Amino acid sequence: MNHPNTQQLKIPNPKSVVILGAGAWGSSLASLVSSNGHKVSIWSRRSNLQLASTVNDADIIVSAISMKGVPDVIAQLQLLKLPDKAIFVTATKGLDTQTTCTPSQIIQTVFPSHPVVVLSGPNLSKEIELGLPSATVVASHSGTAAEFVQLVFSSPRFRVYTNLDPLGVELGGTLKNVIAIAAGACDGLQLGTNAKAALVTRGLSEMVRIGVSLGAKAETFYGLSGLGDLLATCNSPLSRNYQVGYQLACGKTLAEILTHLQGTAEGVNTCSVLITQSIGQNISMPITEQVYRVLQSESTPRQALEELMLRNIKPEYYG
Ligand SMILES: NC(=O)c1ccc[n+]([C@@H]2O[C@H](COP(=O)([O-])OP(=O)(O)OC[C@H]3O[C@@H](n4cnc5c(N)ncnc54)[C@H](O)[C@@H]3O)[C@@H](O)[C@H]2O)c1
Ligand SMILES: O=P(O)(O)OC[C@H](O)CO
Repeated sequence: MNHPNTQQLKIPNPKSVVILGAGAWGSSLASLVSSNGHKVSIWSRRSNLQLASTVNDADIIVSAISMKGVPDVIAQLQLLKLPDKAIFVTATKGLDTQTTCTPSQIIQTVFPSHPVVVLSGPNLSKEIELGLPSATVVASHSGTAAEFVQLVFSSPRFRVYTNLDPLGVELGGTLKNVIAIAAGACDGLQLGTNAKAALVTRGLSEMVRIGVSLGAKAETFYGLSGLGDLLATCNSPLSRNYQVGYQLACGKTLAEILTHLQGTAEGVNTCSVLITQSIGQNISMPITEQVYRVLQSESTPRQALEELMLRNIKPEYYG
C-alpha cells in the first residue's frame, strides 16, 4: 500500500479544529495545526469565547486541558448541539481521581456516536514551540478517524503515526508521569546513570503490568507513546513531572514546588489513582508505591531509594 509522504499531505479543504485549553500543550497543538493551513479556535475557561459558538462547525475537537478539568468541560459540551462530523481528540495525560477513567473513556461514554482519538507521544511542548522535530501517535478504534487526524496534524516537523490501541497509547502517556517523578528524584539525588537506567526499565515493567491489567496491549508500551514518552520525560528538565521529583530530592516540599511550577504535573494525581488500582488488582508497583509515599511526605527520596534497593531479591520478570 502506498502512503503519502509529508510533502503530499495537504488536505484540500482547510478543516475546522477547536482546541480546548490554552495552556502550554493547547497552544503548541494550535500552532502545529494552523501551520498546516487549518482554521483553529482555542477555547479556555478564561477566554471570552462562548463554547457553543466555538464548536458549532468543528471537524475536530481537541482536549488539551488538565485532567481535573476534563469531566466538567465534557459535561458542558454534552449540553450543546455538536456537528455529527465532529471527531474528538484527547491530548490530556491523566486519570480521573473520582472514577479512575481515562479522558477518552469519559468522552466516549458521553459521546458514544462520535469517534474518539488519543494523541500521545514524546512531545515536550517547549521543544515543539522551538520548531524542533518530534513524533507522536494518534490511536482510535476507528482507523478512519485516526487517519483523518493524522493528516490534519502531520508536517515535516511533526511525524504522526496511527495505532489501533487507544487505551494503550493513552496509558503510556499517563503512567510514565509517575516514573518521571521518580527519575527526577534519581537525578536530584545524583544517583548516576546506572541507577537511572534501572529505574526507567523497571518503571516500564510496572507500566506494562498495570496497563495490561486495565485492558491495554503490552506491545503498545514499547512504542513511541510508551517507551518513547518515558525516555523523553525521564530525561528532560523541561518535564514538569521530572521537575517535581528533582525538586523533592533537593529538599523542597510538594506544596512549594507546585506553587512555582509552570503548568500541570499530572503524575501527582495519577500516582494516587494508581495506588488504588494496584491494591484493588493486587499488582506489584514498587516504584509507584515509593513515589506515592514521598508525595504524601511519608518518606524522603533517600528513604524511598533504600526501600527499593532492600526489597527481596527475585528473578527479572518481564512485564
Ligand atoms: N506541556 C506539554 O509538554 C504536554 C505535552 C503532552 C501532553 N500534555 C498534557 O496536556 C494536558 C495539559 O497540559 P499543559 O502543559 O497544557 O498544562 P497547563 O497547565 O499549561 O494548561 C492547562 C489548561 O487546562 C485548563 N484547565 C485546568 N483546569 C481546568 C478546569 N477545571 N476546567 C477547565 N479548564 C481547566 C487551564 O485553564 C489551561 O488552559 C496535561 O494533561 C498534560 O499532561 C502536556
Ligand atoms: O511536562 P510533563 O512532565 O507534563 O511532560 C510533558 C509531556 O507529557 C512529554 O511528552
